[in-house]
Amino acid sequence: MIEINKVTKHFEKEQVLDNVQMNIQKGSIYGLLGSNGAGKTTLLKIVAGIIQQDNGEITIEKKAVFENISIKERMIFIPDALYFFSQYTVQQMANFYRNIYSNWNEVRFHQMKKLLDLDVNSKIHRFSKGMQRQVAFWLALCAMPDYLILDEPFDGLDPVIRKKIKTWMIQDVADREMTVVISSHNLREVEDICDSIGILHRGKLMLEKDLDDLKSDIHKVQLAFRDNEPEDLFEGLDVMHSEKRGSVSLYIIKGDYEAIEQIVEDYQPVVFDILPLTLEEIFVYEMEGAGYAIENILL
Ligand SMILES: Nc1ncnc2c1ncn2[C@@H]1O[C@H](COP(=O)(O)OP(=O)(O)OP(=O)(O)O)[C@@H](O)[C@H]1O
Repeated sequence: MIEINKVTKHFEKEQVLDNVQMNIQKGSIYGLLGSNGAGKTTLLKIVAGIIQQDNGEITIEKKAVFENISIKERMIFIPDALYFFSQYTVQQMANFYRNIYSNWNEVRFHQMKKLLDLDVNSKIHRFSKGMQRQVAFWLALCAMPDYLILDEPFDGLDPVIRKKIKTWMIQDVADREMTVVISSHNLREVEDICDSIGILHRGKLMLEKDLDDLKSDIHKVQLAFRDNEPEDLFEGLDVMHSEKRGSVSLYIIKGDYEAIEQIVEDYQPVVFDILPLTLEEIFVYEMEGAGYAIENILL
């Protein structure tokens, strides 16, 4: 388990992380979401032990991460800007990884070589951006990490390779309880593979939840009445957003499905639908609630 306890970080005078508290369960895939500049990369670098927090604690299996070689041997961080030694071929880079990571899996290296179809004797810096990302995943998954930390991981990969890599990754989570933390703006992808999510905004954790619980706790309600809509219909419930589309009213409400149903049915509406929200919609309404204009969000 990765425990992040009241972590703060400043860069000069700017507070980039503010008392962040998160728990990432072993064997889960955790999606770290947030606006641009929210502090996601900074937090991932602290989790990976690359930079150190100013205050608070980050522990993995109850041990501090920074300068902890035994944890780092079992962890791989794939940053958004990849780095390989210049002039190294894939094979040379694999040899380097083999020496560092004691769980290196040579059989898997050869299996993945057949499926990725990249020349191991080519210099990595001559590969395209997407091919370099394939190499990063290839090496990372052969190192058999217990913790895989990914910053915008799938950018630049074509859909076929993307699917293959996700399948391998999910397999490792299922087979040997690898823990994955992914920062991404691609909410559809996060929705597909993550078990829980945390949303950061301006350095603060706004929300952390199991994805299934999150989706069952927030609803889109569409309503129309023959006559005027009753006033203060959802008074007492947590209405995150409401708007009128012609004769139909749309509400985004946090709360119990049954509580919403009970209130509405008494008024016998002519249109009444309760629909689930996509993660993209949940993110937008949560951010709107935090005062972040929807048009600023890059989805
Ligand atoms: N090395 C650094 N020195 C100074 N400021 C930094 C440094 N790294 C990050 N920052 C600042 O910290 C804030 C958070 O940056 P970070 O890269 O963690 O955000 P992010 O959530 O990953 O953003 P994005 O989604 O845009 O990639 C930004 O204001 C950024 O300018």
